[in-house]
Amino acid sequence: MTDDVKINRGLMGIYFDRSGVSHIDGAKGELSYRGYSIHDLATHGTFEEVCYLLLRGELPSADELATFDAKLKANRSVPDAVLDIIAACKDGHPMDVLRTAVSALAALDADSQKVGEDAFIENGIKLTAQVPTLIAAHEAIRNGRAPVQPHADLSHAGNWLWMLKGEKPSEDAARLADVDFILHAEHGSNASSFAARVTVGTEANLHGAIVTALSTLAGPAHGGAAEDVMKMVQEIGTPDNAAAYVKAKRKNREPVTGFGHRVYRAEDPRARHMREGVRKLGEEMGAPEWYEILQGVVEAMSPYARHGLNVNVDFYSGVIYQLHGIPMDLYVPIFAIGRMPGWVIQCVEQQRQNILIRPLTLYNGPDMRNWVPIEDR
Ligand SMILES: CC(=O)SCCNC(=O)CCNC(=O)[C@H](O)C(C)(C)COP(=O)(O)OP(=O)(O)OC[C@H]1O[C@@H](n2cnc3c(N)ncnc32)[C@H](O)[C@@H]1OP(=O)(O)O
Ligand SMILES: O=C([O-])CC(=O)C(=O)O
Repeated sequence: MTDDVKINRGLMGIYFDRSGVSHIDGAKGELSYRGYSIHDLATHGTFEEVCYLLLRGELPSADELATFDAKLKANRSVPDAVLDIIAACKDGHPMDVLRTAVSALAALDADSQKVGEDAFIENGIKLTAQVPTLIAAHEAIRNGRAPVQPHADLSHAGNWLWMLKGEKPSEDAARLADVDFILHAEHGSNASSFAARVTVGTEANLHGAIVTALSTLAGPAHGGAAEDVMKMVQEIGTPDNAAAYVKAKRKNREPVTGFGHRVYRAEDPRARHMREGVRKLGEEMGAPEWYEILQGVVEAMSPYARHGLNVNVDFYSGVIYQLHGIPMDLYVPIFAIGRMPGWVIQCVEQQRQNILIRPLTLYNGPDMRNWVPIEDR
């Protein structure tokens, strides 16, 4: 009856709104936040500066940065009641535990019910500060240790590693985590940010939208890919096996994880920085084979690059975490630490000119029919 209706499954290539936050040129493989190239931000910026840029629209002055940083630091702790909830579900996947903990924070913080731009920014800064604390607390609790208290002298990235490991990170390790967070901070209308905007479209609060975003990020087609890449690297085992692995995957028409992207047809520009991180860290730690396996996969996938199939941001990040001795199931939560400011500002943009996001599905079920009493079915 409606054969002429065009259906856009997956909303591919559909613009649903305008955004002034980040720009992706998929054909050229370029990404910028608020007009600044991701390469400049990853080379010269800090995560705190990038957060400010995303949330406020401009890079901060030294005073503005100091005030912003102090606010992040002041909000790092979480209520004991949330730690009790984390303890009660400590054996769950860290992403499920994180989502539950953010939900609990909403229920325990009356301010979470506030909506509007100022409330979203305030609650967004608070949650950005608290998310690393929740993840590190879970990691401590599930290993029978007391959570490490946040360290007021350390940066967002440095404090995250401090809470995770219980020791001060080296400058290099803290900087690598900082760059990782910058690269993951924002990416337009990706699935998790879009899902968060759908939640805000109903005039729900920010904590609820972040819970939605966390649920959506967790899947292997989105943030979960880094964990799968590490599993793939372990399965491949040695660089010599990479080509045979890719051949078998392609033969079975199965995706090679860490490759492909809805928007990029050229290489994901974020991958460059992660690739360099893996190479350098692998050499420093006497474990260059991880990098060689990854490059073996890239080489075997190179015939498909001309069809737009290239590595994405998740391809290299897992190995960096592995080299730092971070458990695999923490890779997606680490992505969430970086993505917090992106989710927050997408929610702010959505509520500024709010509109319910409610597309249509074209009905293709049975024609109208009569009710049949249960004894006649
Ligand atoms: C942070 C992030 O979210 S980045 C993405 C992380 N996810 C991954 O790395 C998982 C692996 N990649 C994928 O599953 C996909 O590339 C996605 C989900 C990221 C994007 O999917 P879509 O935009 O829907 O692309 P789609 O799945 O239609 O693929 C288009 C073509 O490329 C192929 N393709 C896409 N990704 C891959 C891959 N990783 N390996 C092999 N082939 C692939 C598809 O088979 C399809 O080929 P066909 O036209 O011959 O059928
Ligand atoms: O944009 C996307 O579809 C996925 C992605 O790379 C991200 O969220 O960083």
